[in-house]
Amino acid sequence: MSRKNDPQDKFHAVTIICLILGLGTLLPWNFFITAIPYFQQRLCSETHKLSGNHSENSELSDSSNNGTTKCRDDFNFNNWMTLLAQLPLLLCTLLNSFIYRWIPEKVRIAGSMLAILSLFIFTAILVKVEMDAQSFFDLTMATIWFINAFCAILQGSLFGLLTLFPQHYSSMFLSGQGMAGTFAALAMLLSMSSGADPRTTALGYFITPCVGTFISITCYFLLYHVDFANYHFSKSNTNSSKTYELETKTELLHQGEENGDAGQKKAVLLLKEAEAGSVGEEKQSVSLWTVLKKIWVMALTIVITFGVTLSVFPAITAKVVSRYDHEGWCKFFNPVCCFLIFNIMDWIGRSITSKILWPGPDCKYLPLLTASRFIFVPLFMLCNIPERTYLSTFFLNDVWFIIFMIFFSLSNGYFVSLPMCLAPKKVLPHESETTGALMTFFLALGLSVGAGLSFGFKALL
Ligand SMILES: O=c1[nH]cnc2c1ncn2[C@@H]1O[C@H](CO)[C@@H](O)[C@H]1O
Repeated sequence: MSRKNDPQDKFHAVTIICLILGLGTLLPWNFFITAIPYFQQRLCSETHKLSGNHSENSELSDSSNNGTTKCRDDFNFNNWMTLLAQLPLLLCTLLNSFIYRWIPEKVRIAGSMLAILSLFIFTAILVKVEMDAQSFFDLTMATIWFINAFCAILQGSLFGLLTLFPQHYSSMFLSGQGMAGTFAALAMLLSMSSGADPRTTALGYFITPCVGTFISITCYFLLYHVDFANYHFSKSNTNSSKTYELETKTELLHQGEENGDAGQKKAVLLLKEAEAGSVGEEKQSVSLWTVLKKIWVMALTIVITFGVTLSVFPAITAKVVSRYDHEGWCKFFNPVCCFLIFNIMDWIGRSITSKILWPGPDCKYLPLLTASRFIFVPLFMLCNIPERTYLSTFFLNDVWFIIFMIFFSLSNGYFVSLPMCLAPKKVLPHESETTGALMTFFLALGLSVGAGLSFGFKALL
């Protein structure tokens, strides 16, 4: 809650920094998934060279279709990439909840950003280095693992830091995360339309996130020179003081006023709880279990939303091709209709929550509502995927894929942002940091569950 004498966010500097930091955290994931055609083409052509041209066994062909090469996906690249990006995210999010006590936040945040920058530079260099397919696959997977591990530390630490600011700043951070994918898709389209050879195109593409990560690092350090940010950092250091207690109480009562009669009763209860908790204690202790009981609906919602999304995106959706033969359209079909549309609509979905928070924090049916998105799984599996064994194509026309993608991504953005915004409303102010950490863990859990499921759905194709 802001008071009259609080410093103001001049020129929206902190808002812009939060947006850029959000964007910075998701550059690794988005730049790797959007570059799937580059990786696949490289794995195919390297295998091609090694196994001798036209070997029947590997069914390879360098002829380009849809910007991807027609060759058997022996490496199961999309699935492994999704899993090896999301597993370290889950593990390191957990790790971060322990190490945050011992490693200062500045070291964790700046250190992970520098590590991410170095790994992006390594990936850019790798574009120009020739090697056999297996080594390229192994090196790429190791890069994906480490870059996402650092990304998890960065994300967890930033989410923790953001809980010190009013809620608007967390929404901005989430919006920034949503923008990272659009940034990657646009970088891909720009480098593809440059007309350069595929390797130079890929090099230009991978240099973009190096610049993006560098800008994020600069923004993070700038944050400590903004009065508004410093005011909120210092406020958190006096959390246990009387000032905080008074503020908490006024905030709770204000919350009651805003929410009407029922809200007022709840506020009084919360106030009592807060008073009971603070008697004789220097710092109010927070029980994970108590917080979990209050936010489990939101936690389940985010697990289901990401579980459904990652089970098909990008592992299955990146395999959908256009039914038309037009060379230009085929080349740009997947970058535009899969990645660009997904990311723009995902971002719009996330942004809607800054205006509408429906259904509210007390709705118990939110997980069921988001589970209905499961319908998209068979819909995408029945789109035009040439490489399949059991199913046949039902939705051949490109328009079907575009329509499914619009609704799939819009609902993803909305149902990701909604529980993240509602969860802090269900807890006491001193529990909000724990809530942020728990929700980040469930977010990563959902992503890993989805990545695991993607292997099953790919096998059913
Ligand atoms: O680390 C992460 N944190 C938050 N969201 C993520 C992360 N990785 C992927 N996504 C989300 O997964 C969807 C598909 O790309 C997008 O909504 C993206 O923001």
